[in-house]
Amino acid sequence: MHIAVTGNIGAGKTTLTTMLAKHYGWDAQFEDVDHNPYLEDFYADMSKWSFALQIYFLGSRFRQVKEIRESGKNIIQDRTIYEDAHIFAENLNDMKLLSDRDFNNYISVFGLMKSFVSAPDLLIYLKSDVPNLVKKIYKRGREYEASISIEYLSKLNQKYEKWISDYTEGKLLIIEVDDLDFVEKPEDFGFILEKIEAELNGLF
Ligand SMILES: Nc1ncnc2c1ncn2[C@@H]1O[C@H](COP(=O)(O)OP(=O)(O)O)[C@@H](O)[C@H]1O
Ligand SMILES: Nc1ncnc2c1ncn2[C@H]1C[C@H](O)[C@@H](COP(=O)(O)O)O1
Repeated sequence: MHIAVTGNIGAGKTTLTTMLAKHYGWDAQFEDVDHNPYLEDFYADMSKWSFALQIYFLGSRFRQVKEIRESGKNIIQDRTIYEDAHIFAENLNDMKLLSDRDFNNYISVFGLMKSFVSAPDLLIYLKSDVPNLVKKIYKRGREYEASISIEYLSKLNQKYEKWISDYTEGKLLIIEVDDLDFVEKPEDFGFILEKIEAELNGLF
């Protein structure tokens, strides 16, 4: 079984991934954030570091795809490789922070990798509006994320909405998280578990 949690920056992916892995006793795969050699520089100068960061995330995410294929274990994954290309890289190109030449080069490598990627059995999209994302990013308190603009988050949210509305690769569960506090309220976490189990009925 492979479940992936998807959503904008601050939506609650890492928190929910951790809680689900603990609840079901599954392995969790997290994004390479704390030891990422480019992320802090990227937020200080997006145009300069966008290509290096995209290549880094692509490599790191592909390593995870390989592990999922080879491990045979039940895995819950915090963000997918699709988001790097269809959300982040595309948005940086739209914002002219990643040149057409670098974007085309990136997409050609991504295209080769994509043939090795299997969609998750279930994709869980955590949908959140921009003011709530801002609050949660602030609550998390990573210093280098203080420069993230409302414009950047809004554009990413638009990309997420479009990508999710076109997503046909597998089962999809959309959870509107703004009125849920699955961290503090066990009933809200229970609500999410019920939804997941209804989607996976027969696969458990
Ligand atoms: N539903 C929620 N209710 C309350 N706080 C939340 C919720 N989801 C996430 N948080 C808090 O918001 C912050 C960002 O969450 P995180 O899981 O790191 O987001 P992501 O991995 O999507 O960027 C964390 O401090 C987390 O505790
Ligand atoms: N592909 C990416 N391009 C740019 N930035 C990215 C990419 N993938 C993740 N990120 C950033 C966004 C956040 O600052 C951190 C961690 O992501 P989060 O959504 O908070 O788990 O990495």
